[in-house]
Amino acid sequence: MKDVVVIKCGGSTIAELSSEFFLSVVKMQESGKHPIIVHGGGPAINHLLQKLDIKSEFVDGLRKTTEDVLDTAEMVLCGKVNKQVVTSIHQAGGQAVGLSGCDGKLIEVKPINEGMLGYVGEPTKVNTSLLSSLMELNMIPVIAPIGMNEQGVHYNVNADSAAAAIAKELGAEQLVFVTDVDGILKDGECLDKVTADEIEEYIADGTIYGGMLPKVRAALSTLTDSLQSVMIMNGKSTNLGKDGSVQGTTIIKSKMKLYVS
Ligand SMILES: Nc1ncnc2c1ncn2[C@@H]1O[C@H](COP(=O)(O)OP(=O)(O)O)[C@@H](O)[C@H]1O
Ligand SMILES: CC(=O)N[C@@H](CCC(=O)OP(=O)(O)O)C(=O)O
Repeated sequence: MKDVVVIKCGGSTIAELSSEFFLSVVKMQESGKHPIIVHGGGPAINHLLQKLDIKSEFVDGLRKTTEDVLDTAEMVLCGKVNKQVVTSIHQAGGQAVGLSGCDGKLIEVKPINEGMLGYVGEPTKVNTSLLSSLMELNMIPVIAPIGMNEQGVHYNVNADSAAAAIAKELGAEQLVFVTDVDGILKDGECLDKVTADEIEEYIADGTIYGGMLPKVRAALSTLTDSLQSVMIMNGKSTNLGKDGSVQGTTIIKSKMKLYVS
């Protein structure tokens, strides 16, 4: 779908996002685009897990999810964080509807590796007609990354992979990851453009690790002819919506392809 812009707001930066950021999302919609927000909430989940004395650990940027961890993640993501983002859009003058991947079977999932990760799912199907209907009503969908399988079992989904699946299935024009760093950093410098091959190299040599891993993997999985680049940018310095001149790292398939097309 043309004009769809999927904006993934990372839990690392969500509490810091300014009213100008949400205003820029509303302005983007007023200019004829269709923004969709997918949010994370890793630090807020960590905070509640700690309070409840529930242990959790990450494997390659994904949280091992037991039943207790899933309950906690679902409460934080679908309850607190989702409604905070919805409220911020309303305060900026827009209309938002908060959903989890379970509502309207928005994100169907399958387990990634139940033995190793527990209740962690990867998206297999997105209810794009639900999103299209909301966008036709001028609503901004705000999506929490909890998905469901065909049997109705809930799974914790990394928000980067949820955003990528939504962007891909909708044929979005743009996918932006808003996070707590300026982009992909190498030796302290923010890289302007990075190709798929370079990403593999940076994963192998340890330049890219932890929370950046699901982001780059999700970005690479969405690159198609209609979505030729994915942006990673800092939530603190965002100028989203201002003539498209955002700063950060642009992920592309290969340099050749960009010059040819
Ligand atoms: N090469 C890299 N460049 C920038 N950040 C990186 C890199 N490799 C790993 N990271 C880590 O990834 C983090 C962003 O991922 P994450 O904490 O999951 O954020 P979010 O909640 O926004 O998804 C950064 O704060 C940084 O610690
Ligand atoms: C499976 C998995 O890792 N799920 C994530 C979901 C939230 C998320 O992705 O939040 P960020 O944007 O802050 O990373 C988690 O439990 O932390």
